[in-house]
Amino acid sequence: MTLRLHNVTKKFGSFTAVDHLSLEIPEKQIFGFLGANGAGKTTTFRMILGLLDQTGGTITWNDGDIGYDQSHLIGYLPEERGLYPKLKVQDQLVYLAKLRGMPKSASIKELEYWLDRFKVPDYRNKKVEELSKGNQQKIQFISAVLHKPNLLILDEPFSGLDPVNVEMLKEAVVDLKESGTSIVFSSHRMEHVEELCEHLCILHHGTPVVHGQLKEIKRSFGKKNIRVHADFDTRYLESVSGVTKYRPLTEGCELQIKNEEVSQEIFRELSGKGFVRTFNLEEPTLNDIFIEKVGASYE
Ligand SMILES: Nc1ncnc2c1ncn2[C@@H]1O[C@H](COP(=O)(O)OP(=O)(O)OP(=O)(O)O)[C@@H](O)[C@H]1O
Repeated sequence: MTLRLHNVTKKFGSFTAVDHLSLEIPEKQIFGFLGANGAGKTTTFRMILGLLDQTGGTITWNDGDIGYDQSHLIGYLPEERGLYPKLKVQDQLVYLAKLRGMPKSASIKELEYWLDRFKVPDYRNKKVEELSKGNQQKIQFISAVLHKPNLLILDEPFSGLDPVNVEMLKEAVVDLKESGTSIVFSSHRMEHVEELCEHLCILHHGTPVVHGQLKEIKRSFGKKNIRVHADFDTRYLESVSGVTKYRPLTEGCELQIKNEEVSQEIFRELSGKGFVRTFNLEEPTLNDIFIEKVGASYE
């Protein structure tokens, strides 16, 4: 069930929010959707879900149309959380699952599983407004997955959660993938994307500037990082040809180099100068790639 976007464009008046976006989102994987504020991520999600019509281009799922009619196969965690504050958790989640074709007894069983898993079994009969923001988010996540969708779209699923809940949600996302769910999520946190996604896309002004397999993206980026832990001042490395960035550390430094060959020169420069505790040649981080392609950092 591959999700395909072909030349998808969305205009709001004369403003182009998404510009000829072509993407292939492989099934049963976790796909990361990155981009600065306003890059077009939520707009793209809304078009996939059929909540917005695209101005041009096609969106297909398993070579057929996708949208409102498939809502029983799709789960969506919207960026602006949308539960009814006055309703009890069980009442509204069971109702929403029913709208997506799930019988009441099955959805109650599933809800119990998720509330236990998220360590909030006693929230079943609480009104949403009685819960903290982070816990409301867990309930909203449950609402997106309760009906066991094949495709799960998560808009900023980890924002506003404490580290324990982030871990809990990440584990749930990985387990869902392993049980065959295709997942697309947007995030401003590069480390979450690096950890979870095999494929990703970085959007910039509605256009993909990076798209593909994470491993391949890193490999083809060329630039690499070196981390040196040494007992002497390493600042002189800043002026070695091929060093594109230098960052001092408490004992040593971090360098960005133009390509892997430069590492040999750095190694030569270090030898004989003193005691080098560690010398690590590392892949670029997603943050390095994002900064280069989009010209800004989240952090
Ligand atoms: N209904 C609308 N009418 C007019 N402009 C809109 C509308 N919805 C979105 N936009 C504009 O489209 C652009 C893309 O917005 P979108 O919400 O898709 O970005 P995003 O990547 O999800 O951003 P964020 O990371 O801040 O959530 C923005 O410039 C936004 O102002």
